[in-house]
Order: sequence, then structure tokens, then C-alpha cells
Amino acid sequence: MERWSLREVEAVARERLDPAHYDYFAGGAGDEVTVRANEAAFGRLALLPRVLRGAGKLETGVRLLDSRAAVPVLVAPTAFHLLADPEGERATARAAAAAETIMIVSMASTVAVEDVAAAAPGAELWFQLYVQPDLAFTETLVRRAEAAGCKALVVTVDSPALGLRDRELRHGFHDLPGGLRCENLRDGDRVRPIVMWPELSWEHLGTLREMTSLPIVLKGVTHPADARLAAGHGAAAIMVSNHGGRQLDTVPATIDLLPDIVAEVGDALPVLLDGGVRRGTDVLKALALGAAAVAVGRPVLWGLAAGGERGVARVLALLRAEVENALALCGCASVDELGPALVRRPC
Ligand SMILES: Cc1cc2nc3c(=O)[nH]c(=O)nc-3n(C[C@H](O)[C@H](O)[C@H](O)COP(=O)(O)O)c2cc1C
Ligand SMILES: CCCCC(=O)C(=O)O
Repeated sequence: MERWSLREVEAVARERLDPAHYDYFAGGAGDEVTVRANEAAFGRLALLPRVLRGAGKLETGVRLLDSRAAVPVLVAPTAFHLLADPEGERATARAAAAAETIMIVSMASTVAVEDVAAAAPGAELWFQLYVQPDLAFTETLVRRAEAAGCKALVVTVDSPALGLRDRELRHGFHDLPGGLRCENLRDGDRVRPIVMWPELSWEHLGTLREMTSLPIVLKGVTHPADARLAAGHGAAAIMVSNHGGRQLDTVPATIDLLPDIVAEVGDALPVLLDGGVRRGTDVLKALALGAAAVAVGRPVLWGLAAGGERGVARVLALLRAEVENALALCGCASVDELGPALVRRPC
């Protein structure tokens, strides 16, 4: 995996993947305005480094809820890793464990959460949940995640319906091929379909909090008023996310949404961010603007498709090296030293 940027890894992945699967991973809703905006917005922000600060040895580690990550770059929850590699989520988890970062296991994983945990002892796993209207079944999922050692529940709240993704529709990509299943949805002899539940509301957050003592992260918050409500309803953290542009198209880029959300709730809870993070400098910009950490979705899938566990390891190592380099060049010894003064919006 001698690839020198995430873009190169994506090019290899694209060659290897079935075009329908590549498009499922790469694509977004509608005209993909938000998909493009997420990356482009990072490019529009400039970094203004400080010099002669005698920064010395670098510290990139962060504490998040009950977990620690050696780098502030988490693996975002993404579905269907067996489409990219025969080891699927097992390979991703091993690479995340080796990189000492947190993997958020998708509820729509193609390897059951217990098997993901068993494949990567020592991995820091969080579990992503789409709350199912059958709350007893939802509770079964929560119990399984707890028993598998997951340390937080990441509840996705941007999906009262699935986004309309033209590329998927064009390929007719609706069902997993050849025996692949969402293994967390097994229920006796059958595999339940995942329901996107439009009736999900703030009330259910209370139900979930009674169900588990795991900290709850709300993923998919974009409005400052919702960030405030999340804090008021006992969320342990929020993740500013537009689902990588796969849900509502034309939502603003997450990095552009971050400052208002941090201003609203940054004192009350950790704010995570995902969407369009492709370089170490992107990570620095997000942390400088108040994110506690970021997560990457597609880059991990590209690593997996390009080179399995080693490919994911390569992606995470590239990002780590870039974060360290950018920190040093900004005159910071630690991610704690990053602040808004480092980021400029050129006219
Ligand atoms: C192929 C794919 C599958 C995804 N599956 C899920 C999922 O199962 N649950 C979820 O909460 N988010 C899911 N997401 C969204 C990611 O968690 C994340 O928000 C997004 O990918 C971040 O943007 P990025 O890909 O630009 O890094 C998925 C994203 C992709 C690309
Ligand atoms: C039913 C699985 C949904 C996965 C998902 O969240 C996505 O494709 O963005």
C-alpha cells in the first residue's frame, strides 16, 4: 500500500470495486451538492501558523467520553464492509485497534458486532444505532453492543427517511448481493430489514437513556437549536454530521456549521464532526474551531477496498502523519493548543 494520499487510495479502490458498489460508497443524495461542499469548505479555510514556539514533542491523543484515541481521527460508522473486502468489518476493526483509535461499528455492518469485537481484541468500539420502532428489538441491539464491549451508543438522528441517492437508484442497488446480510439484524431465522423511523423524537432519547448506562452520542446534528436540545436531553456528545451528503442534499458543509454549534454547546459537551475530512490540515481546522475529534467515512472504505486491513491501516497512518506534520508546522505541541486564531477565511 505505497500510496501517498487518500486520493490515491480512492483511485485504487475505484479500480477494484464493482461500479455499483463504488457508487454506493462514493455517492450522495440529489445533486451531491453537500458531498462536494464538505470537502470544498475545508479547502476554503486557511491555516495561519505561529513560529518560534519551541513546541517540542507532539501529543495527538484525545480522551473522548470513556475512551481514548491516539489520534483525533475516528472511524465513522459505514455499512456493508464485506462489499469492499472478504474480512469486512473485522479488517477495519483490526486496523483501528492497531492505530489506537475508535471504530464506530455501524448497525448495518455485515459482520455481527460480537464478531467484530472478537476479531480485534483491544479495539475501542462504539456502536451506531438506528432506533427501531420495535423498542424491544432496539433494546436487544443495545444489549448486544454492551456485551460486545462497545463504550458508547451513537444514535443517528439525520435519517427519518433514507436520502434519495441517484447513483444507487441508477444501479438498482437495493439489496446486498450473494449471502451478505446485516448481521446485527438477525432475529431467530430471519434478518430484519432496517427501518428508518420517521416518528423518532426527543422523547425516545429518554427511553434510550433508561435502557443503557452507555454514553449517548447524537450523530447528525446540524442546527444549533438541536445541539442545545441534545445537551438538555442528556446526550453525552454530539456529532455534527450531514451523513457525508447522503441524506438531505444542500445542507451546508459540516466545517461551516461547526462554529455556531460550538458557540451554542461547546461548554456543555464534546462536539465531534465528520464529512469531507481528507487531510491532516482538515483535522487541525476542525479541532481549531472547537471539535473534540473528527471521523472519516469514505476514506476508510477506500482503504479497505484497496488493501483490506493494511489499506485501512495505511489511510489511518497517512492521516496521523499529516496531523503530526501540520501540528508541528503550526507551532503546536498538542491538539489542546489549537484554537480559532489558527484559522482564517480568506476573502
Ligand atoms: C457507504 C457509506 C455508508 C454509511 N453508513 C452509515 C451507517 O450505517 N450509519 C451511519 O450513521 N452513517 C453512515 N454513513 C455516514 C458516515 O457515518 C459519515 O457520516 C460520513 O461518511 C462522513 O463523511 P465522509 O465520508 O466524507 O468522511 C455512511 C457513509 C457512507 C459513505
Ligand atoms: C440501511 C443502511 C443505511 C446505511 C447508511 O446510513 C448509508 O448508506 O448512508
